[in-house]
Amino acid sequence: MQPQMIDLEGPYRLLYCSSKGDKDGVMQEIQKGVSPNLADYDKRTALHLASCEGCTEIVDLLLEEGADVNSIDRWGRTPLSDARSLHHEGICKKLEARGGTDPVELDSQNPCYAIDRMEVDMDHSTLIGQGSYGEVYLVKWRGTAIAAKTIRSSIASNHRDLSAFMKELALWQRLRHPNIVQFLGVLKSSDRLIFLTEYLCNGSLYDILKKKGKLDPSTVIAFALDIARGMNYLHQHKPHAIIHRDLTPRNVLQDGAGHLKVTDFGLSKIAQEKDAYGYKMTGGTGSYRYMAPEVFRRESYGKSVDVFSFALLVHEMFQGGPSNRAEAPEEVADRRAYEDSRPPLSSFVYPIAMKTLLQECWHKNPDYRPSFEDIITQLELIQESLQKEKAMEIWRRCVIL
Ligand SMILES: Nc1ncnc2c1ncn2[C@@H]1O[C@H](COP(=O)(O)OP(=O)(O)OP(=O)(O)O)[C@@H](O)[C@H]1O
Repeated sequence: MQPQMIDLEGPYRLLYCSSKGDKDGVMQEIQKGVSPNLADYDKRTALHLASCEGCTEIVDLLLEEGADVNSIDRWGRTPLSDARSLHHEGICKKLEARGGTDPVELDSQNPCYAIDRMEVDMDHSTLIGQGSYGEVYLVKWRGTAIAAKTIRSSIASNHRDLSAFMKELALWQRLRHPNIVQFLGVLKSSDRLIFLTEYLCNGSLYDILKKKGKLDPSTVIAFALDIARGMNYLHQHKPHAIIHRDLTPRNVLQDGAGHLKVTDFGLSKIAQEKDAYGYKMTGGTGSYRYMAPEVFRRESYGKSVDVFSFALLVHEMFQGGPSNRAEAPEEVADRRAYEDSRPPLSSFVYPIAMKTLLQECWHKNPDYRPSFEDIITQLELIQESLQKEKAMEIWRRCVIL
């Protein structure tokens, strides 16, 4: 089954006509009773689209019809942010006159910490990885090994992508937690966009599983606790929760002391907790193999999409890799979304309480999935009972000897 397409004959015609500057079409839809604040799955309203496309007449019409001048899309942008990025000065003035604000501009007034180019030895860098945004290098900054992430010029040269990216970095720079990779700053006066984070010398969870295969239960629980603590910090972020949206083994790194940290907030966005409808995003966002069913089906979603991905990560740690390896990731996501397919849980491998926890975490109803706070409590109990079992085993052996 394919994700649903938007029906241009339905109320979404308002959005289509607004983006095309079709005044008659917009009027017809509004007269039919379609709300001027109707939004698509990216929370983009007719006013966002008209402002973006420079359709002044449609902007006037929508404002007269009561469109919310400060509606926020899933990238945290208002219609004014769009009009500004595309230099539609006349529309900017109209939106400002109606009280329009631009959170992207406000954020850029609080820019990322800039690190002087001279302080970073990029000439003696070592390539350590390649992601969808660009290459990652090991470099020295003031004598300390750190990671330098370069951003592909196709992203860095696109005004809209760049400002969305800088917004993400500005958010990341405010985060501080032992299980979150520390953002250090952006490289000043660089011809490319490069940002710096702490360096984690043991690579990603993906690398660890590839090298070691399945992990023993006590290591899995310790790793799961690290990830859950980092994720709980993100989900409890104020004033808005941060949803990671792309929690995968590649986005979990291990430090020299053996602890795991969550990274790569390129896809995470601030969740509007008050929004009764939750967020909506395209099925193409995030990695299919770890994608929650509601995301694949392009439905509203919330923080629990990360809980679903977390369960699959924990399952992989027990198994030494993903289940359904031979199947294409998109097919796996499709079967999870439309046939409720889930990886098998053999009772020989999983402690009973762990099995129950995983089943809750990948529950088809997002409301039944536990919060990371609850997950931490459960994992601590499982860890305690595993430690007791181990101690009993040692004691038994001593008695026999
Ligand atoms: N801070 C870091 N310390 C050490 N290695 C890192 C660091 N950041 C990234 N890496 C390495 O570089 C690789 C690429 O990282 P990057 O975050 O760019 O992409 P990814 O997470 O693998 O994929 P995607 O961009 O699709 O999420 C990682 O898999 C990891 O091995």
